[in-house]
Amino acid sequence: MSQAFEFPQGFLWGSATSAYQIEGSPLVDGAGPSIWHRFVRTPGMVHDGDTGDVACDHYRRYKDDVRLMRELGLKAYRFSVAWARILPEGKGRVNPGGLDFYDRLVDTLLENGIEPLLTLYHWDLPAALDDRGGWLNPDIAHWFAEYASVMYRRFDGRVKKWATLNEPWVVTDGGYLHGALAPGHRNRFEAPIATHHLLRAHGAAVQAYRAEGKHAIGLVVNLEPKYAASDSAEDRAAVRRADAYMNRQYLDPVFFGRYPDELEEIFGEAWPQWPAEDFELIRQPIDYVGFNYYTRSVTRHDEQAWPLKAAPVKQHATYTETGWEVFPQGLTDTLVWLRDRYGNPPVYITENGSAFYDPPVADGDTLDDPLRVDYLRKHLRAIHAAICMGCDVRGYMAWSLLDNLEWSLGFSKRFGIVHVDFQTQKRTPKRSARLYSRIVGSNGRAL
Ligand SMILES: OC[C@@H]1[C@@H](O)[C@H](O)[C@@H](O)c2nc(CNc3ccccc3)cn21
Repeated sequence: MSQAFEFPQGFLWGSATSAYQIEGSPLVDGAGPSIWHRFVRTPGMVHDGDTGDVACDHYRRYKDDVRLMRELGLKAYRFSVAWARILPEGKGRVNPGGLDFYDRLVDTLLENGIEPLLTLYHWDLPAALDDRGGWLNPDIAHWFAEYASVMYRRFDGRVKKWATLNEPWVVTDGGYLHGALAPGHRNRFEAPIATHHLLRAHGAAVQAYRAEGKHAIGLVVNLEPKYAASDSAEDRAAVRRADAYMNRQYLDPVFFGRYPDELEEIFGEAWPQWPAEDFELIRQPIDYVGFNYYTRSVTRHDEQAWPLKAAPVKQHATYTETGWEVFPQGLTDTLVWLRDRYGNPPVYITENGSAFYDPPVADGDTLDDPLRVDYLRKHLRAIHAAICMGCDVRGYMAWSLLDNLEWSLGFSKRFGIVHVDFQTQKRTPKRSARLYSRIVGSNGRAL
């Protein structure tokens, strides 16, 4: 093993999942339905009519899955809580059965020496709140803070790293602008409203944490660096719009208390003006940035591309099954960008991974996934390069521990370092899991 890629002492190595994608049992023990429980039943919205009714059956198999993490030597586990298990109507009545499940999960993680990183919201809004307007209703900031406070009181201390939202950009772009994700709206006037209410809810939950919690809380964002397809003024302007829309739309309000100017240019009449006090709520200081990295975009001007007037340009490169270019340099570049734009905040890579076709499980105990092995190795080396450039990266959560429900793509795309046979629920570590285990055990020296 070489010292070349040794990570800082205490670097936190783990894996990540989300509730709706792995748990199954969506309505047991008093849980209420989420918008995804509804969305998967909308004909044509999810590949093959796949649902999260069973998924990885993690709700029942969580002890085995924690044992698997321990056998791989993982130090941390990022998971999300299904809001509707805790508050079946989204607000008001607390469901003891929901709290008890996450008690069992957190305690089992701690008993196995694995640190829990808890995400309060990973897209599965209680359906009862969607019936009241969901992220379009300004009251959702209070509803979210109420839910967060229930969780802080029960888990803070055992949970020392909290995240409010997973990827508000995807919630808005997928759920309210393009309609590919729950709740499936397609409305350019709704998107900026959902964005603003997500940010207010984030701020309200951080404010509640400062009153009740004693550890760390952050926001998880997906960041995708944009590179101009040419040096033309048009393409460079398209990059500025795309970068503002995906990368600065959420972090600028949190760090600077204002939206990027390009957003009004993009949304025009659909861009509201918001009161100054909202930004005081949104810009509550956070303890870290959760950064989900998958790919980059080479971007050109495209007059027809609504609403950004920007479009990606395909590269001569390796692409994953989800159509994302494999570009590890983009991870280094974005970490340096975070360092320089936002004052080098502590960063956890809260998701990074790849979906490639996995050959059928071979006999024996390991499935070969050479493309995912290559992706993992190159992206960890990219993080190491950023750390050597002074970026304050504190940990890495591989997406994902298990093959799981890839939202509208159903079970057709496999991101797991552990293969799941969805007929038998058998787990089989892939070669990427074996490599990751060696990397974790050597703090990077096995890279
Ligand atoms: O697609 C893989 C994962 C997904 O399973 C996670 O639940 C979610 O947090 C997640 N976010 C991204 C990156 N962002 C993104 C960009 C465009 C469309 C959908 C997601 C990838 N992933």
